[in-house]
Amino acid sequence: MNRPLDSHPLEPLSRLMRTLAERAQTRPADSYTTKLLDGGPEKIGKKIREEAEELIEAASEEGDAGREHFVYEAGDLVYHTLVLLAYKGVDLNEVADELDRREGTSGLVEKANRKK
Ligand SMILES: N=c1c2ncn([C@@H]3O[C@H](COP(=O)(O)OP(=O)(O)OP(=O)(O)O)[C@@H](O)[C@H]3O)c2ncn1[C@@H]1O[C@H](COP(=O)(O)O)[C@@H](O)[C@H]1O
Repeated sequence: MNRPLDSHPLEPLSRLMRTLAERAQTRPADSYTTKLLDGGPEKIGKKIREEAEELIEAASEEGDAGREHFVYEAGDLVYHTLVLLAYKGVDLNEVADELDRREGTSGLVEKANRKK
């Protein structure tokens, strides 16, 4: 890990989101992200499904190696999810705001209210 000790643990996520938003604007040819963005929600969504499957499979692996693989796959899923956000022009802050709005409301309570 090469993160400065005083940096916020989620800072790399913000930096990555900025990079992906920039890729969505400029679409450089030598970028994997550009290839995904050019394929639109269909291509990005296919990767998200694949990566979600791989993450779920990795969740049942045991030991340090299993844990390492699980974290690796979580990174893949987060990256591809952020690419879809970038495609939609949605910033991570907007998602954070939505989670903020939900804070303190149990999913059980939210579901019960939805059914009324
Ligand atoms: N965090 C990531 C990241 N995580 C995963 N990946 C890529 O996502 C792909 C994962 O898909 P797979 O494992 O299925 O690999 P694959 O079979 O080669 O993929 P496909 O050909 O099927 O799409 C791999 O090519 C990984 O390299 C990422 N590619 C880029 N980033 C970040 O995005 C930044 C911008 O990347 P570019 O836009 O490509 O310059 C980079 O500097 C990184 O910070």
